[in-house]
Amino acid sequence: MKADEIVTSLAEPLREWLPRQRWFASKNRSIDAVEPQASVWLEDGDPGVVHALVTVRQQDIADTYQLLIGLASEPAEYIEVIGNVGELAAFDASVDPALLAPLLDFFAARADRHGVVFAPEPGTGPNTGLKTGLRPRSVGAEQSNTSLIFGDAYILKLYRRPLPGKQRDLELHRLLHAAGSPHIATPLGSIQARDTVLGFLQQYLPDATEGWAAASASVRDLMAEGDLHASEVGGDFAGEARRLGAAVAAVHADLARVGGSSAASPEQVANMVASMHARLDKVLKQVPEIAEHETTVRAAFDELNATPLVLQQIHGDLHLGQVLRTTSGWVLIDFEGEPAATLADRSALGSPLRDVAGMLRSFDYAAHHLHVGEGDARGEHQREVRAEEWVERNCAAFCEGYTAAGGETRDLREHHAELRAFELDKVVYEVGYEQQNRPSWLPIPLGALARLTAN
Ligand SMILES: Nc1ncnc2c1ncn2[C@@H]1O[C@H](COP(=O)(O)OP(=O)(O)O)[C@@H](O)[C@H]1O
Ligand SMILES: O=P(O)(O)O[C@H]1O[C@H](CO)[C@@H](O[C@H]2O[C@H](CO)[C@@H](O)[C@H](O)[C@H]2O)[C@H](O)[C@H]1O
Repeated sequence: MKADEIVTSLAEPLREWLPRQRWFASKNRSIDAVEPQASVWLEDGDPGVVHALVTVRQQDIADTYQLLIGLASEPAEYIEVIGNVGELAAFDASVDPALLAPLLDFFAARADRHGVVFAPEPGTGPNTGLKTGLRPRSVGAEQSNTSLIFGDAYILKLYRRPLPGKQRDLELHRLLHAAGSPHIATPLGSIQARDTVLGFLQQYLPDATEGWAAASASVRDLMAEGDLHASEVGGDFAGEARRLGAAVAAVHADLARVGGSSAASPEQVANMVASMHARLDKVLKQVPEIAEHETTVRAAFDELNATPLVLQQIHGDLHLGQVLRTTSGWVLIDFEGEPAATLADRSALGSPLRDVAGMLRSFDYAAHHLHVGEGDARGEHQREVRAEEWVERNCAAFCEGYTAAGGETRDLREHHAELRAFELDKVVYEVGYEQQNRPSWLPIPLGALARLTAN
């Protein structure tokens, strides 16, 4: 059977299955149609794998999604079947990673599977040490994309909503690699179909801990003993927060050096402020209860018009889940930008303060997520006081580390109003994000919105 016919026959069951996937973007709108764009057999047989790009139509929007469809007459019992195609059951191949083992070998062979091209980065390949035959496993956590780890050597990210044109994640990794940055995982290859990047192969850092996990452990430690301050408990995170600030400053400096930086024109600032207002307009419709803060938030956005901003390449969606602590230091991952942003917004240069604000917001999340679901989402008084102390201590340490490593041009003490505007913009984004993806976590950004607008 042709790959296209398989995907066409799955169009109906996919309408029901897609919105239940973590990586599916517009869960609030119903799906009108799923149409195959291009489908190829990656591996023929039973079991086999079909690679598909499909157009998902939802009222006025149409997005392209990447699917890897496993097909087997006898799928393992734990596998959720999307639908049946003749004798074969169809399912998401990433839940049976062994099926995707050949993907790594395709890189080594520089394979072209009916237009899906596996391209090692220059200097990587069979003669330069790309290992083959490694067993893949899926990254456990639910993510915006689907990642496979091969042995303890490589991680392959498959972009679920690929867009034509330059892929920021790949491009910025290349830029930082060329700059010799120690704060990224080495880029090793990409999967492309025509002008669209579908996947990104990178060095896997087996000894790494996610910043989110490390920060959460520190908060948990603090909560265990309500009488002690953050500076007095063993799991104090401030040293790490300071080093993280220094690493982010170094990445910003490298991005500015190799990618350039310039003072924002009044028009550029006006556009940035306009997109903050537009985001607020959108989220106000989604979560009308934030209307009580609207005037204060809009005034904070407008303050940006009066401040000089420097624009350059930035991370674009920085939070503790996007940084890994290895034995040698902090590494930044996932330079895709905000998953909800348009391609134009993602590729626009930004203020490094946006990244700083993202990280400050993440310290707030790390301190408060442990209370979510306890009735009063802010937790009982003592824990709340401790959580706030933790946030203050770690935000201050992060900013000190950033300022000390960044030199005069990156002294955060001089940018209070701008940071507040970027933090508020991020909070507004988070309100929309949580309402759509994790409604039980909505109290976290709502609490922050109340606090940030109170002073
Ligand atoms: N180079 C790496 N080494 C080790 N783990 C990694 C690496 N890159 C990503 N990870 C792990 O995989 C997870 C998903 O990666 P990420 O790039 O954030 O994907 P997504 O775009 O789906 O959010 C990360 O949270 C991290 O735990
Ligand atoms: O990692 P992604 O690119 O998918 O980023 C999106 O999802 C994040 C959640 O996983 C979200 O981050 C928010 O939750 C984090 C804790 O899970 C917290 O540390 C961040 O501060 C908070 O913004 C991110 O905003 C979103 O773009």
